[in-house]
Amino acid sequence: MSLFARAEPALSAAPGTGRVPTRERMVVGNWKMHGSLALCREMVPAMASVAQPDAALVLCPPAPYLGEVARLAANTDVQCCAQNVADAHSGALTGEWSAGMLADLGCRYAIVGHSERRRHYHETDHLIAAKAQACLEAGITPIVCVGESWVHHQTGQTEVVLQHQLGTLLALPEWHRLIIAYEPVWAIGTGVAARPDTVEAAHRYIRSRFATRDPVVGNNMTVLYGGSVNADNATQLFALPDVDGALVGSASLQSDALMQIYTAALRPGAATATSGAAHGARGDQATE
Ligand SMILES: O=C(CO)COP(=O)(O)O
Repeated sequence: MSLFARAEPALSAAPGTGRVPTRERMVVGNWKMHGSLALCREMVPAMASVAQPDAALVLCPPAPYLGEVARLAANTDVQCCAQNVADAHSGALTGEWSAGMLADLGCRYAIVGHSERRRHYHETDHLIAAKAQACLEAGITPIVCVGESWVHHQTGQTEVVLQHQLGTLLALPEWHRLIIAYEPVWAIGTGVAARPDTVEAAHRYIRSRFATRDPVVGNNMTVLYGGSVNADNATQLFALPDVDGALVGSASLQSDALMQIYTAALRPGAATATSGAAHGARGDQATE
């Protein structure tokens, strides 16, 4: 391939292994484009002091800080995750980085298809699937974000949107190795999470889509919720039977809040899920 040619997307390679995934408790802190070297140096040791092998504690700093977070997290139970990744393994793609480079750093995960990338960088379902495939080929587990807009939510089209977003992913050779994060766009950054019954229904639907390919995978895959998760609502969300953990945005920038959310994930049966119209300012969202 010419040095200046675009590298081939990785969508077509690698047959599946047929392995059953292990359902994992996880709290993933997505810093988005926030933070600093100082925050990396404060956050990683703080999180390492509470992280345990039975629930993954994953930090997603901006790309320039991945090396520092990976270095600080080495030999701890804190894991490192990228917020984005290229759909190719190498090539003349200025400004991109590959899943293999993340693996080189010791990162275990990459977020793929966040709604902010779908919206601001026009990422399509096909590109997102190619990025996920590139991750899988490099030994990185993609955390693929799906979720509907407020309009789709209000008009009862959540499942239609999810079916569409999941369709390309289910065509991947190693579809069974994906982690899915359900992030309703309308709950992100609002300070008010989706109501527990809304979250549970979406997670159950996601599992059902995977179960059409293999019921065991549908049951054993890891499905995270994201959208205004905080120390006050985490226990309620984590008590839902089909929620395995959270993809946390703004609360992940404060070590105290992230520690409390992580601690809630360690006690999955501690709280009883409640739902109903009493919760949420819009009647669609969880109590803060
Ligand atoms: O987008 C999110 C995580 O990826 C959620 O962000 P907030 O927790 O700030 O709503």
